[in-house]
Amino acid sequence: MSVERQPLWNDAKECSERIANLAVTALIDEAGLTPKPALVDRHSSGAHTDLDFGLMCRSAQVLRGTFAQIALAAFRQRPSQVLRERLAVIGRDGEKVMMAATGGTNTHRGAIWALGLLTAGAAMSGPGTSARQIAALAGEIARYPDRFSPEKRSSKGYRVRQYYGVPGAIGEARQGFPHVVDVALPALYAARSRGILEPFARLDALMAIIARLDDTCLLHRGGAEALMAAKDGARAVIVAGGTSTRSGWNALHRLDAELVARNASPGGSADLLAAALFLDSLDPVVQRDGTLARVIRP
Ligand SMILES: CC(C)(COP(=O)(O)OP(=O)(O)OC[C@H]1O[C@@H](n2cnc3c(N)ncnc32)[C@H](O)[C@@H]1O)[C@@H](O)C(=O)NCCC(=O)NCCS
Ligand SMILES: Nc1ncnc2c1ncn2[C@@H]1O[C@H](COP(=O)(O)OP(=O)(O)OP(=O)(O)O)[C@@H](O)[C@H]1O
Repeated sequence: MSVERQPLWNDAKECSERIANLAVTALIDEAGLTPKPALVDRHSSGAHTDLDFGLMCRSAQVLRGTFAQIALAAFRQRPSQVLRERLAVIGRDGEKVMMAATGGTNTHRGAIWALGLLTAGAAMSGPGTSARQIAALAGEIARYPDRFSPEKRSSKGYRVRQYYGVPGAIGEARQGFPHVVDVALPALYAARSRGILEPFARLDALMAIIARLDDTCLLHRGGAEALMAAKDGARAVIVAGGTSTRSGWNALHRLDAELVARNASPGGSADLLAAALFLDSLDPVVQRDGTLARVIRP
């Protein structure tokens, strides 16, 4: 791990390339994190018959251009209605690119949304901007109305939001990604500060998200019972001491079995873990002399 004091990028092109690489890396790191409950990982497709790790990686790679375009459009801009609409066009094109690359399977719709907005927030920011500030900028963009959105009433997320009255992916973004900045990142940092190895720290961050998020993927596939089973199961892992302990590890496997049996999967939580990993890879640290620098993790 090295610390650098210079800005991470000097111009729009460098910014867009660097941010897009970090976004793709975050997606691949999330998909590769193993074992995750009912989600696609290196060893299993979880509750997803139409997905596997190779497909998730190919999907992440083809989205590099989407994230680069978003970063380029947002570079040193301020949130505005015009920017919101430009990003919506790029984001929707990204969904088409994803669908073309996967033969019509939804690998990353929620992730394009969350990471797309955070990519934009990062490209707007100067060096030393915190994860929370970047997420707040992303939230500000998301709060502008998407005036040219095609009719979304048919989306699973829309139906679930209406039926259960939960904020879903759109609400999470508009609130400035609270499950990323107030839940996932603190859990990740707390685990690291206890000396927990990185994969377990990331799994602990995922457990923290699942324990609290009203994930519309879980609600859509398994209803309120599946959401409650996921939250209870993730809490059991945390109470047992986290995924790095033997009893936490066993509780994680019980959660996986429980969700797979219900054919339900916490896809939104996985998206928010990827979002946290992305922000973590950009996160500034306060130096002993009080200046801000950025940590680049290998
Ligand atoms: C906002 C999106 C995800 C649509 O959301 P909608 O709730 O209608 O549902 P849909 O079922 O299509 O997808 C929701 C996905 O979000 C994720 N998710 C589920 N619950 C949550 C949650 N609580 N928080 C965050 N993400 C969640 C899951 O991966 C899920 O699959 C998106 O498709 C969209 O409208 N994009 C428009 C393009 C755009 O404006 N892009 C901006 C820049 S990228
Ligand atoms: N590792 C992962 N495994 C599975 N899903 C993930 C993973 N990472 C992120 N996701 C998110 O989960 C969503 C896919 O979930 P799901 O398959 O339930 O959605 P769907 O295709 O809308 O629904 P269904 O499969 O029930 O028709 C994607 O939008 C994606 O962003």
